[in-house]
Amino acid sequence: MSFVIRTPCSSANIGPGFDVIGLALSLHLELHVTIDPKSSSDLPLNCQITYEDQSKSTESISLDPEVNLITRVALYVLRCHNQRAFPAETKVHIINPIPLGRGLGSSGTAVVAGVMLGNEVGRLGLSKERLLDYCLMIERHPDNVAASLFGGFVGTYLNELKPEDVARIEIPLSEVLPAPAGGIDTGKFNWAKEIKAIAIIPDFVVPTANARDVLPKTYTRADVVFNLQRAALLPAALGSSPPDPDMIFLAMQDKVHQPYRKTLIPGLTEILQSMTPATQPGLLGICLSGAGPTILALATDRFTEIADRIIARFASNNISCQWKLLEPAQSGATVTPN
Ligand SMILES: Nc1ncnc2c1ncn2[C@@H]1O[C@H](COP(=O)(O)OP(=O)(O)O)[C@@H](O)[C@H]1O
Ligand SMILES: N[C@@H](CCOP(=O)(O)O)C(=O)O
Repeated sequence: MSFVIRTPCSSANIGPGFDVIGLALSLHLELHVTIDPKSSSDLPLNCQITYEDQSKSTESISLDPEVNLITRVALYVLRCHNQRAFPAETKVHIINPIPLGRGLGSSGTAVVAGVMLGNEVGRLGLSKERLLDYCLMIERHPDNVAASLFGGFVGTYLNELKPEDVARIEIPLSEVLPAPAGGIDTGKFNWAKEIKAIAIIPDFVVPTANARDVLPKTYTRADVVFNLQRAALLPAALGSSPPDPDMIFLAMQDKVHQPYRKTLIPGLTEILQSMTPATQPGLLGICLSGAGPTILALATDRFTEIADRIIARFASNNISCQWKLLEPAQSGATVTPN
């Protein structure tokens, strides 16, 4: 048996939609999986991992199936269904073009690929809605994993769990969560075909955990209302064709996470304020991608010009960047026979 799992990366929040709104983007993690029980060797947990880095990341990824995030998640799903290891002679070749720790959802994408892998090799037949529950047991915020799993531009929610249920991560999910833990709203939001996403990716890592630690525990009513007003506008603004640049720019403003993350990302405030649709033709809006440090600029044209302006701002802080022109990935995670 041989198959490929393909999972798009994500940009979460898109400004005001902190932990709620996610967008799947056209940069895909691939797992090329073969299971050949006829060949025999002594693999740990029956699994051999190989890793091909296409992301220019410097961090090394563990090839131990108990440690590697993707196979660890797959094992978690399998063990929740009384399967202790992979089927004999499972080989997983990982091809990863998603930069690690940059705010393009590399870990959420790996978690989604891991639950898909567990579901396939264990022949579990779980629905994507149920797979999202497994993702949430690990990732704990739904915006990036829901985008990678379902694809497109999504609004997500998390049901309130009792603290004792949240703590029972080793217990089979069917016991912890008889009902789904979260989901996406009634469907995907529309995305206007003219809008492309420019990802400007600085050459340094901000672990998502660190970027969450700098956020306050409480907010003023004014800041919450500010974000709610814009988050309510955002789906309509980004779904309307032709796009209205002023409406999109306004709808992408945030007071809940970006102002606090400037301590981790030199020049962030200046970059977010450095241009508007009035001063940069083609630009629609600009935000931090996920927990950063990547900047996501939405635009209809003049992509190179927009990227160059943001790269120059980072350069003034001695930070170099790569950039990519991406599009929404509508399909989400897929499995195809190889
Ligand atoms: N393809 C992958 N295989 C294994 N581990 C991965 C993979 N992608 C990401 N990770 C793990 O996730 C970490 C990055 O997660 P995180 O800090 O949440 O940043 P990001 O914004 O990229 O999701 C990496 O340092 C690595 O440990
Ligand atoms: N809503 C989360 C999203 C984190 O996404 P990632 O792509 O950086 O892992 C947050 O903003 O913390």
